[in-house]
Amino acid sequence: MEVSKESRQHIEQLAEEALTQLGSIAAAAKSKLHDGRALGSDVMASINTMTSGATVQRLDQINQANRDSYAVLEREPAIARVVVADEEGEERTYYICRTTPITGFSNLASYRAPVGRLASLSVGAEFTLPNGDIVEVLERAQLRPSALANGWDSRNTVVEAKHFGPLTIESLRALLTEVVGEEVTEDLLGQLLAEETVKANIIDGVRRSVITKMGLRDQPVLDQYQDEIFRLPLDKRLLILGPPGTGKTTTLIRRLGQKLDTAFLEEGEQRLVEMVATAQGTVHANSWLMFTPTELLKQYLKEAFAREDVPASDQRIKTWQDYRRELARNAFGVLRTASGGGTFVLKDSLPSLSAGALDRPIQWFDDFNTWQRNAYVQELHEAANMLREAKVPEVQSLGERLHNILTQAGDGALASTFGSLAAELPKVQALVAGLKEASDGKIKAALNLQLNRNRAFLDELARFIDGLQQAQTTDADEQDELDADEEEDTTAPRTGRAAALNAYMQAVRAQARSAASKRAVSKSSRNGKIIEWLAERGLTETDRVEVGASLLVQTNARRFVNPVKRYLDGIPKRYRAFRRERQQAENWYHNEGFEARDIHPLELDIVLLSILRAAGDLISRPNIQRDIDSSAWSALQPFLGHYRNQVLVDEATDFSPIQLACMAALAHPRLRSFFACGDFNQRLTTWGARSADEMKWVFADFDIKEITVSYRQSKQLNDLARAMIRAVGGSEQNVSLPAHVDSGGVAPALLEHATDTAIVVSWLADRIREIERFVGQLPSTAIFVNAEDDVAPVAEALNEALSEDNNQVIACREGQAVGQESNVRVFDIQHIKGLEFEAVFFVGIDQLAAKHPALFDKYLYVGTTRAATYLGVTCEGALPPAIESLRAHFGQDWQAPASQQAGTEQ
Ligand SMILES: Nc1ncnc2c1ncn2[C@@H]1O[C@H](COP(=O)(O)OP(=O)(O)OP(=O)(O)O)[C@@H](O)[C@H]1O
Repeated sequence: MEVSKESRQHIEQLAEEALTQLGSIAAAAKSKLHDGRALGSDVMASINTMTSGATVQRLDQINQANRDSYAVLEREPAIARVVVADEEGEERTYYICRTTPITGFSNLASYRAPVGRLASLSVGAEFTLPNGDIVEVLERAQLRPSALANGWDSRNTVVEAKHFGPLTIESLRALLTEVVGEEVTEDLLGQLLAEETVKANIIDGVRRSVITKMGLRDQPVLDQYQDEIFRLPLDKRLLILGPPGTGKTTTLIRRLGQKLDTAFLEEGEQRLVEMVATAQGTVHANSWLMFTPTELLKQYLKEAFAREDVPASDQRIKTWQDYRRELARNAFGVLRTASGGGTFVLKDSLPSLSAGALDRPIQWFDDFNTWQRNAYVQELHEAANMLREAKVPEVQSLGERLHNILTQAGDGALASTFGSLAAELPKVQALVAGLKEASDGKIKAALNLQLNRNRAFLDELARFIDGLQQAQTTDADEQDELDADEEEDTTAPRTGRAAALNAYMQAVRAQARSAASKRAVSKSSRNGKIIEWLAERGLTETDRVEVGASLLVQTNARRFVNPVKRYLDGIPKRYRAFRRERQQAENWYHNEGFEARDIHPLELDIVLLSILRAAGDLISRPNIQRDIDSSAWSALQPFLGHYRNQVLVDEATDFSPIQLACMAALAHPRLRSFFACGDFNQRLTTWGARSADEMKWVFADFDIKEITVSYRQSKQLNDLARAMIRAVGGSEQNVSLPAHVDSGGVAPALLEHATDTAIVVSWLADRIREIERFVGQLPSTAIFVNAEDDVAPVAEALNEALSEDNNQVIACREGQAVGQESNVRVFDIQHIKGLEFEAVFFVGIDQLAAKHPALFDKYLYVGTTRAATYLGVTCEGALPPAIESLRAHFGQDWQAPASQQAGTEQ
């Protein structure tokens, strides 16, 4: 385009200055990087004796961080140039870089620093500098530095000033060479040609760039709304909502990058982070966890994390499915393991849940959680009462005191009950230890008697136990199991004499308890079998009653030895009891059709949340935190290891409120840093969160922010997406296209009545060729099919059809993306959440309704909004009735003139 002479001169000066600056920064970074001198041993030589290992380690970290940022600056010296004026009219130019700036450039600032926000503000905006000065943005250029053999250039620089722009300058360097060229060119032809290149180099507005590979695009500078969210303090519960392509994930990753860099945390935050680090021995940079709905999204984001200098290992980015299992199996003992322990077996399609549980998960959870707490408190009350009724006065008075503590505490005030019980702990412990010693003595005396009569007694018992059926050894009577739990040594030997001794003690105890409580031991249980085998070789009848009474006191007193642990560890078993009770009323659960030991994943969420919240409620109290090492609270310690300084969730609406609350409960209680993003219209699970109210249940102070500028899609595809929401009755959202961006594209293409795969494939191949012709290269392209089984056949057939053009099609089985090279990929629709492609083909959308009746509209919406510019849709029959009204949006192909294509010059 033509620009005024004045503007032109201005841009040329800008280009000259910017390129010089890029060169100097890069050179400085390079020399720092290669001069090898680092902060460290030499600096500290004089104070050598006082240098602690920690200090050296700290310096090593700083050195590494410095080297990393020099390396970034050498490649990319700056990402923006901003000119501001203060209130006196004094102008100042800032260069903004992605990383930590290098010394010696006073006007170079990190985007992560508060001043970095200047890069996101539009011209005319006011900004208060950290020193309190108020400045106005006069001019802004977004740079994309590129090192050439003969110096620096910046490609597609977007420049905006008060009196012109925004303009896109294809090459700043060309701008300068042209200046020279004009002076020296004498011939007219040369001049004419030069004029034309000048015009072509400057473009009005901002161009959309073509997505050329699979992976989240780099967006070094956010827009001002995204930027504001990205900078919000660490200690926040934030949820970004926004339609597809508004940059929610982009903002999330940028924010994580910034918040992991302690240099850019606020002072108070730095102190907190340091405190948590010393208390727990964690490193802030590693203390984060992000949840994504699919493995594929995780892979898709890997490079974006790398750009933020965040090593995104598999330990940090998880699907809930994997993490849930890990927590439930390895951390909290909810799921059974081969080595014993654990209550349940996880079954993905267990038919346990009724519609009520699926529709009202929050009420379901509340019902269980209240029930289990009451059950626990009830258990304590009963135990205290039993002690009050004991014969021994010492026990009675203890029972009395415990009873008073329990009655004084109001309902729901478990923390204070635990606090008061803590004071009684030593007495309870002493009592239990004394009683146990006496009762064990009695039992061992009886055993010795047997051994004196028959030295092989234990070996015979061991053989008998080995012969017992596995089922009998695991499916013990539930009451036995509960009582035995506390006596059994967790490292109990499993074989040989030691195991036999253990079994003997357990069986004899069970028998004694049964004598005292007049409750029979189940004959089919393991203990029952052993008792039968022992016959008269246990305790005498009188001893049984006496030992039994002592054991009952012990059992009841033990409830108060480590009440916190008992409370937390008992949750899975309480869940089983709760489920059994509710099953009878057909409340939340089906009455039958599944085993008591099996559990559905959504049920497991309920159990986990109950555990995590119970522990979290206690740990978040300052007095408990202070005393966490004392025996009263030590059961909470393992939970500390699961806390993370930051918890993030992408595509939050795919997770149920219960799952989100579990993730929220993993955020360290001192920092409470939680960041999620999502879009209710894109919910691809039947259990996913449906409303802001459900989100507010997760955190009452959840700060919900909306972003509305849709960057991904062309105008045509945006219009289609909005019409689709209207057609399928989704919740309408504010959405706008970015200003000054040429968002014009092409209409989506539709093929109906394509009954034969061959027809579909040849249509796809034609469209793909059209795209390649328009764009000049084949951009990132995806084909979505309805089922895993269709992935390979479609990929193969299309490969064949495209082989002439040497384009390779890759089948991404089970949502695995392989390699970066190929540009056409075939996916099963269920894996495509959160991704973006320049071109998307959606095969057989009319069949989708049959496959996913409950989520048909959501899949359609998420699928079609993955496309930036080209969207092709095929139907075996006709467009499904729900979106029939959208037919007018579609064309048949893209044989339109190239000038209409996005990304090409106007
Ligand atoms: N400020 C911005 N300026 C220009 N492009 C942007 C900006 N923010 C994001 N984008 C681009 O918009 C596209 C979509 O971004 P992103 O995937 O983060 O959106 P999203 O809201 O998470 O989408 P979805 O809801 O579909 O998951 C990306 O190509 C990204 O680079």
